[in-house]
Order: sequence, then structure tokens, then C-alpha cells
Amino acid sequence: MGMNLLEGKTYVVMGVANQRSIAWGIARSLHSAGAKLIFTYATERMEKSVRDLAATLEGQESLVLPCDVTSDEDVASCFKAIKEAVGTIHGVAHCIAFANKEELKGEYLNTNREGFLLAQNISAYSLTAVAKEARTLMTEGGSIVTLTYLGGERAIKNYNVMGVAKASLEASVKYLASDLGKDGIRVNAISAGPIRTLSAKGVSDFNSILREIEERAPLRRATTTEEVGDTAVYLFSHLSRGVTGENIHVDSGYHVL
Ligand SMILES: CCCCCCc1ccc(Oc2ccc(Oc3cccc(O)n3)cc2)c(O)c1
Repeated sequence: MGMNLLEGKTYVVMGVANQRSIAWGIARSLHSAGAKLIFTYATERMEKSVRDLAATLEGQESLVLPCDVTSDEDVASCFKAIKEAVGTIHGVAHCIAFANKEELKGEYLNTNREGFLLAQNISAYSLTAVAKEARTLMTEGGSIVTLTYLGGERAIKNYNVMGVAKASLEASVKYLASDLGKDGIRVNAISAGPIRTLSAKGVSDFNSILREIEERAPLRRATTTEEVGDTAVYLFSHLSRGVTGENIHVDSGYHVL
């Protein structure tokens, strides 16, 4: 990406699981644009792969912290540690979602109350929980970017309970943008086309959707984490200073069909 668009700025990237993660694509683009990065991971299982990946970024001595977004105390202590380490941050990439695999197939009607609330808790409310804590560290203004999918706007087979959570996330983006604009903090979403990540393995028949994109999307190809990463650089940079509450589709144009 280069262009040093983010030179001297610090960002928190939440949700790197492995090198196929969209969050990792975002981290690489931010790093190329000159940003300083801090990583958070959800489970101990992820710690090693996040540390190993972060170490591959030339000239980055990244802080890597645990952050369980289902715990308000954990989110608060995570951002307290970040504040003590760097003082000010310029943005957060929120790349966190989860739903029970059993509810990502068949009829949406099969969703139970517990599964519904779990998906909402991790995939939607977590953005608000993070924004509350991150706000106090963005003393020079900032930008928050989250990830969504077309299934939050349309009923896409198998996406089910995650689609309802993404609809909630996308509405949260607008309300957070409304609240935080006066603090110079922008809030936007990137609606990424299907990418073969660890998370995608939880969605039934993912392959048939990927094939449909490659055959029918205007650009006739699947989305890459690099493309999403570069759009994140735009949303974190001065170039998007007039953009907030927006949802940018990086999906080879599929959503227009
Ligand atoms: C039928 C739609 C096919 C395209 C799905 C694109 C997509 C792929 C991955 C996405 O992110 C998640 C994240 C967690 C998630 O829940 C999971 C993931 C793995 C295991 C598990 O038990 N739950 C499901 C999808 C996502 O929100 C959207």
C-alpha cells in the first residue's frame, strides 16, 4: 500500500486468528501505510499465531493483548493497558464475530434464544463495548472500522442468525457514528465478499456461494483480504475524513445484482 498514509498513527486490530484472517489483511495494509499496530486476541489458542504473525511485520514491536469482548471488565482492562502503553490511538479495526455453527445452516427458524443472544453479544454489541473504551484513547479524533457481510442486508441461505447479528452491527455503526462524530471519531463498516477464512468454515455450503461470486459478480472473482485491507487504510486515513456511518462493499460488486 505504501503512500505512508498512516505514518505516525497507532491502531488496534482486534480479531486476527491466522494468516488468512481478514484482520491480518487489514494489519498488513495498515503496516504498509506506516501505522503502528496493537493486536488483541480472544482465546489463548490464538495468542501464539497472532504473536508469530505480528513478528513478521518489519519494524513493528507490536503489543499483543488478550481481549474477551463478552466481558466488559476485560474490554476495559485491555484498553487501560493500551492507554498505559501508548496513550493515544487513532482507530480500531473490529474484526470479531461468532455464532453457533449449528445455527449457520438450515432454517433460520431453528435459532434458539441462547444462540441468538450469543451471536448478538459477540458479533454486534462488542462494537459498542469497544467504542466506549476506545473513545477515551482517541484524543486526536479517530476512526473505527468493523466487518460485515451482505447477509446482514438480505436473507442469504444458511447465514441465518449471523445475518440478524450483522443487521444489528450495521445499525450500531450508524448510531455510533451519530454519537461520536462530535468527538471527531468516524465509524464505518466494510462489507466484504466471501473469503475462505477460519470463520467461513462455520457457514454451511460456503463453497457454493464463493463459486456463485466467481461466476456472476461484476468483477468475476472472489474478494481478497488485501482488497479489504486497502479499503481499511482509506477509512482510517485523511482521505475518508468526510465519511462516517457508511458501509463500503468490497465484494467484486456482487451486492448490485
Ligand atoms: C451463506 C453465506 C456464505 C458467505 C459467508 C461469508 C462470511 C464468512 C465468515 C464470516 O464470519 C463468521 C464469523 C464467525 C462465525 O461463526 C463461527 C465460525 C466458525 C465456527 C463456529 O462455530 N462459528 C461465522 C462466520 C462472515 O460473517 C461471513
